[in-house]
Amino acid sequence: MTVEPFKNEPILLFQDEAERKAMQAALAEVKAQLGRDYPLIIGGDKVVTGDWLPSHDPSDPARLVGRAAKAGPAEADAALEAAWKAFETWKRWPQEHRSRVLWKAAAIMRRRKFELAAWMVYEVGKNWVEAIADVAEAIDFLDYYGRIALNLKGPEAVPLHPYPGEDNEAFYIPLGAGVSISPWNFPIAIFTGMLAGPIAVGNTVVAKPAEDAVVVAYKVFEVLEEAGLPPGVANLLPGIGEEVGAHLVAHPDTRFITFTGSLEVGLIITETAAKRIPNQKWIKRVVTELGGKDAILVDETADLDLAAQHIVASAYGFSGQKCSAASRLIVVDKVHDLLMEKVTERSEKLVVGPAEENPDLGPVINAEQEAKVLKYIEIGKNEGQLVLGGEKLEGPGFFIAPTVFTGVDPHARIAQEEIFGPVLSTIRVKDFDEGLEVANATRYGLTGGVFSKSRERLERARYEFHVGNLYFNRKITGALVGVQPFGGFNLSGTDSKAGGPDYLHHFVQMKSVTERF
Ligand SMILES: NC(=O)c1ccc[n+]([C@@H]2O[C@H](COP(=O)([O-])OP(=O)(O)OC[C@H]3O[C@@H](n4cnc5c(N)ncnc54)[C@H](O)[C@@H]3O)[C@@H](O)[C@H]2O)c1
Ligand SMILES: N[C@@H](CCC=O)C(=O)O
Repeated sequence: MTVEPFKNEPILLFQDEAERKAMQAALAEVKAQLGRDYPLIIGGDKVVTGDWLPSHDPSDPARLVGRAAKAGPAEADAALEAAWKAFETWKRWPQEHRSRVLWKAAAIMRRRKFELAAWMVYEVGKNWVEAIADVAEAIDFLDYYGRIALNLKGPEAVPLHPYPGEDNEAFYIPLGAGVSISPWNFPIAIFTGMLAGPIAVGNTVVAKPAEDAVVVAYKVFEVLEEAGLPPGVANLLPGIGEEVGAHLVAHPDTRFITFTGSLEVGLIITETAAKRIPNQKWIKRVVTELGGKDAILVDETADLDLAAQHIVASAYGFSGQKCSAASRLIVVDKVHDLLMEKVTERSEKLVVGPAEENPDLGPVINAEQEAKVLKYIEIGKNEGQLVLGGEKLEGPGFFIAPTVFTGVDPHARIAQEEIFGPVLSTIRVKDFDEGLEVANATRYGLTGGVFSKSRERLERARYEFHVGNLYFNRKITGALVGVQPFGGFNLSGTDSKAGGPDYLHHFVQMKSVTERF
């Protein structure tokens, strides 16, 4: 088998007329399909329950994107049973055959790239660039995990020291049937990656998508089905997190859980999964990728124009609804005022509006999130100076103006709690040393950035800025599969490093076999 080296799917910026036309056509095609119903998928069967989860467009909440059948405990039990049944055969597939299914799925996604992006524009309010980048990342996960799974194949993947008189070998085997619980903010990329990883190495999965992204999840399953993934290897189970999600986590038949979402839910899952239930034969493997309170530190040597451009991209891309988003800006006193002028000047030019019009910022995801962000803005008014935004904008959608606070204390709530919206809290520090201390003074540790021309400071930050993904002199969002393995320290999760060379190790166990001759 000839396997070409992995290459990232190109990111489109829609500067080209042909790309813009393709996206407009895809939006029109998808718009004509809004409002349909989608079943659960259990063991390859399409199942409806009589109960529905509606999904609305956050740019225009009156618009129904679609309804997904809502799963309950009975469907969760059936899905786990189907996953274990499929495991018996899927685990025996040669690795090359499993990888080919992933590559085929990548090829299908590539062909459906604009259409899949258009679904995200309507379902979660991504602008075109963010939406197409999300599909590109999903394609990368499929292509990349299919390739690195080959490195875990057979005893040759585990070099051992020879021992006289004995034949020793060790090899990786899959864990079994597990559960993948995903967030809405990267509804194709993260959803696909969390399925593709475990499946690549022979496990089977029950996927519980986020309530706000159920239609897009179904679209991913269409791709997997067309790619020839056998029934039951992946099962689709939309439902309420606290109900069906919690049921799956606590289930004795769940072998592993891969979760991406908030810190609060991640901790509940970790705790629940740690309790052994009667008849449970294993210690559940739990992988969590959680929130962040990510900081960019700018010192007096930095290129301030470059810094301002990347701060704005990091803080407001997808309206700040990324775990990697810059939500704290830490600036050395000497350049604070000048930098803030540049940041606010750029931020106030950003266009906020319906995602289908490809604005700089679309809406936040739902009414609850809008209320949460506005609540934090009110808190911020007592914790710092509001220098830009701070309000809900006109329109039916959940639109919030890019917001900047200055003069924020490092321990203030808006400097410590994840807001997940277009809100930037600026902290003034006397020098780089204090800045580094402030940067690390959070319970999270996901992404971080430094803008500086000092080699000595960058090298210090390389080891002392305690985050899983650190960036120098560029934005702190947009990690690329195979290039920047992604995952955080501290309460940002188990540092699983999605899109990294070790990721698949979370979903295998090693068996050692010795024969004495
Ligand atoms: N570290 C990362 O890689 C990463 C990536 C994306 C998002 N995130 C984080 O995700 C959060 C935003 O996503 P969200 O709002 O969908 O998060 P969330 O925690 O509210 O929900 C995530 C998923 O968990 C489910 N869920 C909720 N309660 C549950 C329970 N008790 N048991 C089992 N499942 C349950 C939800 O239905 C959803 O599918 C932010 O905190 C963001 O930082 C982290
Ligand atoms: N991996 C994405 C963030 C995912 C979390 O929301 C990035 O690097 O920006």
